[in-house]
Amino acid sequence: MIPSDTILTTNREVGERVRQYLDILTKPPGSLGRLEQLAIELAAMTAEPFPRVTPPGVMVFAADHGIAEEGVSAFPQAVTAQMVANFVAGGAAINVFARQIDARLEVIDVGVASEVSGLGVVDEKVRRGTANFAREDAMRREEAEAAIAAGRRAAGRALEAGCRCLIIGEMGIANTSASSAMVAILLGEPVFSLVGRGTGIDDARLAHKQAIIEAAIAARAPDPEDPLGVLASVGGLEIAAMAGVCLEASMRRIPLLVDGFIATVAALVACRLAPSVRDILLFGHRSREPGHEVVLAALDARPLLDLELRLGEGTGAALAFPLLEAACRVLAEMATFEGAGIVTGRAP
Ligand SMILES: O=C(O)c1ccc[n+]([C@@H]2O[C@H](COP(=O)([O-])O)[C@@H](O)[C@H]2O)c1
Ligand SMILES: Cc1cc2nc[nH]c2cc1C
Repeated sequence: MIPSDTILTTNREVGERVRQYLDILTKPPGSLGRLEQLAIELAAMTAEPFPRVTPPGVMVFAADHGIAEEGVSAFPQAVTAQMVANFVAGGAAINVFARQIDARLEVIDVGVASEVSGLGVVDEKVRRGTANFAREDAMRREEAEAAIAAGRRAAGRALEAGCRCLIIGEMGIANTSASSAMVAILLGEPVFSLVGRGTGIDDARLAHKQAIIEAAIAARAPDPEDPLGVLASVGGLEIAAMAGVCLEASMRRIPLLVDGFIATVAALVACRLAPSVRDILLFGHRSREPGHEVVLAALDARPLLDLELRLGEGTGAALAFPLLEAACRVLAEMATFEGAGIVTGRAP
């Protein structure tokens, strides 16, 4: 077995070779800006001087949240299951963007409160929604572990189907409340700086949401140094599953494109469980949800797009995917100065 530090050294060397190669391609050095950094990162992640990210595999994890009964979302819990049906029918925004990038799309039920079985949904239901974390722990530790394992299996299926880049997304009414609570605990940030309007709540509901989350954190008080405990106490099943995808992608050294606020919280949990996960993560976009900025900063992450999205489902990551493909194609397809017969000497 090759020790992991050897693998990392090799990967850094590949990244360095790609950095030098980019400078002999027919463009002023550095002129493709962040796309060049992206090419270097993809090469280092995969240990491939000519990395490939197609086809991508989009995974949308769906689950419900007991905290929804506190009136913290603009939409009722039933919408989670209804949107799962929409994903399967192909009518949601993520279906449109997944088709646009020729992605393999899988919809996984890890904890929807009602029955959503039927053609097209992968049944990995751990339980029917979490408990209301304002009153009790959202789930047991073993349930959080089971959801992580479901995420790992989903990543495995995508990779066995030939996917070379993974995209994580989610659907779960009230999951911005669970995510905000997790960030407040894991990063020690005040709730008011994290809580946002989610699906679109008004000022009164926003104040109510903040008060509910603050009281719940005081009541649950999980250990901030115990990421699995935080997940079980105030988290969500889809968040756990997305953390599982991050862990599996890291083990297999596959680039993973993270979506918005909720997906980034899952990435944070995975990085707390295994810090080397950070090496394979790329961030698709900056969400409108205020907590996203805080988590991105904690992960030292600079997202690729800022389109003021706040949808979830993996949409922001799917929209950013063509930039990864462009970075790979620059390496594979651009001519070198020598090959194109271009004289590179500087003007006198
Ligand atoms: O990805 C994001 O940054 C994001 C920001 C706000 C809302 N969402 C989506 O909206 C739902 C959660 O919002 P809420 O108000 O029900 O907590 C859930 O299904 C998410 O996919 C997603
Ligand atoms: C309609 C709808 C679609 C969504 N997609 C992700 N979260 C969502 C929340 C709602 C309410």
